Amino acid sequence: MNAIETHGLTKDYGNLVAVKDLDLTVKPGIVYGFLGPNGAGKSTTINMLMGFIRPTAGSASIMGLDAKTQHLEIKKITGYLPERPAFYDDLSGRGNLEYFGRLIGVEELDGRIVELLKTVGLEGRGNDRVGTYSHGMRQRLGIAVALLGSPKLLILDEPTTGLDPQGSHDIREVIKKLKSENVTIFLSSHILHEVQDISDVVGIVKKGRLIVERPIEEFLRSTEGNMPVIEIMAPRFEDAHLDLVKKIKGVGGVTRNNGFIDVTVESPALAEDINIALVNAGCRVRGIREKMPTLEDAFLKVTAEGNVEG
Ligand SMILES: Nc1ncnc2c1ncn2[C@@H]1O[C@H](COP(=O)(O)OP(=O)(O)OP(=O)(O)O)[C@@H](O)[C@H]1O
Repeated sequence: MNAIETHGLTKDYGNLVAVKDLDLTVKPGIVYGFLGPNGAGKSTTINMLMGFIRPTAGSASIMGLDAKTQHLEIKKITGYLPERPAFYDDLSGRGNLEYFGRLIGVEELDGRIVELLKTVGLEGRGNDRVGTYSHGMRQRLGIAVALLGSPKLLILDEPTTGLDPQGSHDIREVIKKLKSENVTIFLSSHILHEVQDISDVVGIVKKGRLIVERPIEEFLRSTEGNMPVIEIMAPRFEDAHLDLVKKIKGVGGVTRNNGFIDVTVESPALAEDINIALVNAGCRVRGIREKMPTLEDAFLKVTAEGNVEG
């Protein structure tokens, strides 16, 4: 059973089409990076998944539960961090967790709160009023609230926006840990290097439509256009070495690039053959690896005008 599935999901606001014919498939246990330019329809999609707003057309299911009719059951198994989490500012972090935990009937709540404050790095500040928290601390508390019910699915709407580097890093580590515990993470974010670091699959929406849904490495390679590129670091790389690499079967082209040698290849597995050939020819190879385009490059390429798939 898929963690999230939508079919023809659509939301209109009068003449404005916020989400159009969206078919999403989120397999269980993965981190799914949900991307798109401002106003593309990400929050609207999440609001429909959580049952906060009703679709104009189409359907959405979470762990097999229908988002229109079973949203109470969905809320029990889904942790949700909104873009701007709301708290009771006069209560402490712990007090807020107690309140939200009782609301959803969390068992052994005291122990769970201690554990969660530690998970999100707020253990020293749990007794302070939330009104005194920084933006980053509120985000951390928001994640703790989302995790209260030990969810199977976690939906995070821009969890690290406005966080300092340590804060973003900590949240990424929490996400990685949850993934290792088989929690599915659906992550909407504009911070593409983070998404690249933690996601297995990316879905990209533009003007309400899904234009890409692919495993991230496959997506990055596809936007390179043609062939994978191997990057070699070899300070004394001579023209004779260049000719040698060119002759290897499966090599497309060899170019010097800012002190590195870029080799286009049919398959990244050719890195080993290239390495052996160079070492046998007396060329000292300091490093050799597949050069991956960044998610930012790939994102900008596909979201540029006129690039709608399917
Ligand atoms: N309640 C509403 N009434 C009218 N239009 C709305 C409403 N909510 C969203 N929209 C419009 O729907 C479109 C999609 O908005 P949405 O907030 O889903 O985008 P987003 O991808 O989450 O954007 P961002 O990255 O800026 O958060 C936008 O054009 C927005 O103005």
